[in-house]
Amino acid sequence: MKHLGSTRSALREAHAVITPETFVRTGLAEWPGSAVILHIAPVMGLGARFVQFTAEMPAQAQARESAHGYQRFVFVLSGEVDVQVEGGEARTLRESDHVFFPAGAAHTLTAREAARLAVFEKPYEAAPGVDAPPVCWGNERENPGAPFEGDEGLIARKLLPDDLRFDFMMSTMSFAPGATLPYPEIHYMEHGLLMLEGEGLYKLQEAYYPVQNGDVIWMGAHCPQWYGALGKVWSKYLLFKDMNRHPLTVLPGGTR
Ligand SMILES: NC(=O)N[C@H](N)C(=O)O
Repeated sequence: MKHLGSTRSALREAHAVITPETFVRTGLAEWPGSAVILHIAPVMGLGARFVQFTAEMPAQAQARESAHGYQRFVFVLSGEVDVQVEGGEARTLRESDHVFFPAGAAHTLTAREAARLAVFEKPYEAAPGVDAPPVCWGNERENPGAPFEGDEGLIARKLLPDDLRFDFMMSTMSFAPGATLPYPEIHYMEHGLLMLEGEGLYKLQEAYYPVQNGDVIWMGAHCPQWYGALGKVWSKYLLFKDMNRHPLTVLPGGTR
């Protein structure tokens, strides 16, 4: 029997849950030959101020920086990618490696073999007296992280330096079976989330959603949010959060 259009995906005024059965592949000029699944973007009309997509690169495909010079964070989900920063470092990235390119940093990404990348882009918001951030490299699995608010069953790993040069943070949150966020959070920062491992229950505004590996969530400013891990194994998600800039510079509709 057909699925009769049923899906776990849901779009509400302050959040969106986007699950793999609804993913549609498209192209982007900066990613010739790759399939792009654009999960979160201002065109959703819900107030998102960044872009989150999955890039599926066949072997040898090449991508370049965004035409508008947006900051870009890349996390390797699978495969191998050669990264060349123009006039800077070259490295090969594998699963769980990540790289941050500051606004305007010209670079190429070349797939050594078929690769899947989680990509986040945002216009940089400069702040008076604050230096621009540098290119940053890392590996999530080598990052020891720290218990979140003292809970040994909830490990937060910051994937970028935690300082004012950055106008967003990327992190992973790992939950032992049964672990939960300590309280329902409400904050002015928004989130883009990709479930990397396991399963759990996300509460967003008044609704509860079962979520699992591969699901994407957008949480708008002030969206009430809480998560509990349900499966028998640890669950983990990758999380974007805008940071360190005055909220009055964030205008409705995504302009600053
Ligand atoms: N939904 C979340 O996991 N939020 C994080 N705890 C955070 O904003 O820090």
